Amino acid sequence: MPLPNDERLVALANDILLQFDQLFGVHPGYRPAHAKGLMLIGTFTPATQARSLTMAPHILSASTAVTARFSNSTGLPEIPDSAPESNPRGLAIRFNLAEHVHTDIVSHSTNGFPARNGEEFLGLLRAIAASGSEVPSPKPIEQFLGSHPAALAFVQAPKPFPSSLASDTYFAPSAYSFTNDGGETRFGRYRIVPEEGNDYLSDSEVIGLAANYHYDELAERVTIQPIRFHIRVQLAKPGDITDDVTVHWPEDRELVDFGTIELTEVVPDSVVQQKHIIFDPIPRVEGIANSADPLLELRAAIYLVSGRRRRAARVQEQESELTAGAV
Ligand code: HEM
Repeated sequence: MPLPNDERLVALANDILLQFDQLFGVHPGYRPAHAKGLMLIGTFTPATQARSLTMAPHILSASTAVTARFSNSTGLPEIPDSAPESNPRGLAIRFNLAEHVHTDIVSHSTNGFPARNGEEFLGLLRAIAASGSEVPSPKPIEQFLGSHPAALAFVQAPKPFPSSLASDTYFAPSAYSFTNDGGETRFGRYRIVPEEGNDYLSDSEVIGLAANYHYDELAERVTIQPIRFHIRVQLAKPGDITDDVTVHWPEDRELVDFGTIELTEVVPDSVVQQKHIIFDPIPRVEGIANSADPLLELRAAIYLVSGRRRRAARVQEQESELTAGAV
């Protein structure tokens, strides 16, 4: 994926990355957001119904290999799974269409997002950074949330701890436009629903969790049976807002079955592979395209800049390993 020519966008992407570095510290080789994670591989099988929605290649193929990365929020690679800041959890899915050809879905476990564009998100991060325990009320973050109702709603939305990362629902709040082979276009939002249903822990169960509970559980679970999620697309009706992640559509909107992912094993060198892979919120395939949501181009730029930084750190790490080996 290319870095956009829009200098203003790239500058904003860099400002946001700096702000993440300030909030969580720099951890070379790790993501500045969703740093802790685990990658699994498996297969995607499209639903027949999905052909009415899109002519995307993974819908036309009988099955497609997938790579999925589960993650905790924050840029802290060692964040304990019981920390409230580890929610919402992330799930990024890559559909491997051919060698070096792929398309991704990037989702998280809260429906929505606190900011509708990058400037607003940067304002939120700056307000958090300026609101240390020594700062008197009203702190910048209190002022920000007081003047941004959508951010307040996101912060206050329940973010329960799943009993397993395989038993939570994940949402991609940006809308995309889906076009079928008859040239019909509809806007929709992905949601990724666990086959076995949602299941959450009580507060007392969370207190006793081991630091790596969710990832150990996932790794153990997948050796016993495949992990299945159903991908659905919530369809917009005419008049629904399709360029603003902070606006929810009514829950009675139709859900179309897109397909099923079946994850069968942890990537053997998951730690290294996570450093290499760069997910892209822009679909870049026939049959699925961006909406006018301003977050999409920005996130694509940030994930790329950040991913290049992570890969460079990995190269340095390898060089140090070689040097140490030669001594
Ligand atoms: C202004 C908006 C946003 C900004 C600035 C932002 C920033 C970031 C950054 C810097 C990363 C690390 C990228 C990397 O190095 O790979 C990241 C990853 C991630 N973000 Fe966002 N994000 C935004 C919106 C969202 C939204 C709306 C979602 C919800 C779906 C989301 C979910 C994720 C997930 C799941 C990851 C981890 C992806 C992976 O496993 O590689 N982000 N985000």
